[in-house]
Amino acid sequence: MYKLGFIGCGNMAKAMLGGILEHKTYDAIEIIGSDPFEPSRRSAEEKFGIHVTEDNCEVVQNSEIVILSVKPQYCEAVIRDIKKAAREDQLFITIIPGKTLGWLEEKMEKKVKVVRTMPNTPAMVNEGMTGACCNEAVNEEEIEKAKKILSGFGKVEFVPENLMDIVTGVSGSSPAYTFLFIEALADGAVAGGMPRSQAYRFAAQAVLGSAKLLLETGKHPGELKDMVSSPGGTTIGGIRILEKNGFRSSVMEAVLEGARIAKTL
Ligand SMILES: NC(=O)C1=CN([C@@H]2O[C@H](COP(=O)(O)OP(=O)(O)OC[C@H]3O[C@@H](n4cnc5c(N)ncnc54)[C@H](OP(=O)(O)O)[C@@H]3O)[C@@H](O)[C@H]2O)C=CC1
Ligand SMILES: O=C(O)[C@@H]1CCC=N1
Repeated sequence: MYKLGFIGCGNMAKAMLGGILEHKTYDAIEIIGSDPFEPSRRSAEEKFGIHVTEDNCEVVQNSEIVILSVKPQYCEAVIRDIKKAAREDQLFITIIPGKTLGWLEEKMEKKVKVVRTMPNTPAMVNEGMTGACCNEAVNEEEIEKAKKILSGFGKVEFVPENLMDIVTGVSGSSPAYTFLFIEALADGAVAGGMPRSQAYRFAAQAVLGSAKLLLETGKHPGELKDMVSSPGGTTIGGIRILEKNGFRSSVMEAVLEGARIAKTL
C-alpha cells in the first residue's frame, strides 16, 4: 500500500512532489503517480523515484491518500474512471480549480472524504501558498495529515469554501501576474539602458524583498509604500503614473476575473 498517490503527474504534481520529498513527509517508495502521458510518467519516475503507472485505478486502489492533479476538463472523466475503486475511508485532496466539494461528492456517488485545495507554482521552490477547505467527512486527524502534506511545499491556510475561487485569483493565478510585473519592471530598466539579465535580477529581488519586508514586519502595505516615497521624489512620481493608468484597479479586476472564471470550470 502506498501512502500517497497522484492522479496526473504534470507541473503541479511535480512541484508538490519536490517539497514533499525534500521535507521527508513521505519517502519516494511510499508514493505512486498515474498519467496517460508517457514523458510525464517517465520524468516523475526519473526525477523523484516514485512508482508510476498508466492506470488511475491502480493509484486509487493502492493509496491511502489520493491527490487529484489534472486539468478541470479531464476531472469528470477521471472520476468516472476511479469512482468504483474509491473507498469511503480514503482521503482525496483535489487541486482542481472550480470543482466544489459538493460537485466531487456527487460525481463520486459516495460520501468520500475530500480536501479541496488551491496551491500555486512557487511550491516548486517551497514558497507555495495553498488555500484549503474540506467536507464534513474529513476528521481532525486527516486535516492535520493534509496540512502536513500541503506545508511540505509552502504555507497553507484553511478558508471557508466560498473563498476558494478568490484564493485561485489572489494566490493560485497571481504568480503569473507577478511575473508580468517583474517582466515589465525589467523592460523599463532595459529601456533605460540596463542589460536584460541584470534587469531581471534587480526586478525579481526587489519583488522578493518587498514581499519579505511586508511579511516579516507585519506593517501595512500603505505604510511601507509611504516609507519609499519621499516628497517630490522619484517614487511618488512613479506611483502617480501607475495610478493614472489604473494599476490597482487592473490588479483587483484580474483577481476577480480569475475567481469568476474558476466558477465556470
Ligand atoms: N499550474 C498552476 O499554476 C496551478 C494549477 N492548478 C491546477 O492543478 C491541476 C494540474 O495543473 P498542472 O499540473 O499545471 O497541469 P498539467 O497539464 O501540467 O498536468 C496535468 C497532468 O494530468 C495528465 N492527465 C490528463 N488526463 C489524465 C487522466 N485521465 N488521468 C490521469 N492524468 C491525466 C496530463 O497529461 P496530458 O499532458 O497528456 O494531458 C498532465 O500530465 C489543474 O487542475 C490546474 O488548474 C492549481 C494551482 C496552480
Ligand atoms: O489557470 C489555471 O487554470 C490554474 C489555476 C490556478 C493557476 N493556474
